[in-house]
Amino acid sequence: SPVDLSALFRRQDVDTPQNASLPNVTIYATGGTIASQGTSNTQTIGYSVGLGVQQLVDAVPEILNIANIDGYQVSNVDSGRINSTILLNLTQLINAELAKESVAGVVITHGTDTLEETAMFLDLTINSTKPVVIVGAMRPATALSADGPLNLLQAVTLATSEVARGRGVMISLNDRIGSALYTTEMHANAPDTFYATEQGQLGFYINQANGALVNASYESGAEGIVFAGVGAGGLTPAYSLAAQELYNATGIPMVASHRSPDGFAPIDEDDEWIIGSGPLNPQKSRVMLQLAIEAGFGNGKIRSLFAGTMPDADA
Ligand SMILES: NC(=O)C[C@H](N)C(=O)O
Repeated sequence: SPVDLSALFRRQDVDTPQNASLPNVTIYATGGTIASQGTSNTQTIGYSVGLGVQQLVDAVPEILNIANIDGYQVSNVDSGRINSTILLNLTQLINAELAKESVAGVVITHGTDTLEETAMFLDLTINSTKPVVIVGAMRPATALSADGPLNLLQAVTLATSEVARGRGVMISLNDRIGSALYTTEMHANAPDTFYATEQGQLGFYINQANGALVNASYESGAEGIVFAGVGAGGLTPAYSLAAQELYNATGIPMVASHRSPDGFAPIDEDDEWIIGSGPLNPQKSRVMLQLAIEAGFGNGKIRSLFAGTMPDADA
């Protein structure tokens, strides 16, 4: 069923005691498993989103020993339903909030399915050095050993930390803190799922694919294309030919990313038509390319943008 937009963007102040000696953290709740309930404490699939930001905070009273909490209910949906309207609203709200001197940092509660895309989007659109922490859970709030409450406590703690400043958007789950740029969801179900690993696969098998999808995506309105390439962003010969022909005809930006979670797709200045994604995986590359196209960047500027993500870019 469609997202109920009437429920979005209403401010739902969290009613908590204020302590002048504590930092102020604002929580933006968007939905996901962290805000979900099942019908029994053993149910770990098939649950539904339903808890509001006040209930998330009420479940962890210890949070109030760490920070004063203000809360916004931005949406309450499975993260597969997070759309551009929600994202734009979220980033505008957060930028305005972080501009207030009184606010130490912010936390976003989010479903894990598209958490990394939202983290990437926020990383590229939030203009502040204050901590921005995105957090989710793999088990619903009603489950035995629900992971949401501790994850939320840790995220709020991180949002108050001086050493968390200037690190871009951070993904915080299961005792780990990761960067929005490198962290990816590795497991569809297990609580231990977000990693920025250092090693890729030993290898993989892939069928030859034809290039028909390249033209189909352009014909259906794509203004840029990201390839989940093999190895370091390699395309099969058929894909490469189709993509280059489309580039010659249209000039739309083409980004070659890599299927393996780690590693780099090289960014070759001499390569006219294809832009390597550097360390960014396909989903993060998509968000970066989308924002660059929206900002009116030409292909040269897009190439520099991706080049800037290389770890030695400032060296
Ligand atoms: N663990 C989760 O949060 C999964 C959920 N389906 C979501 O992304 O909204």
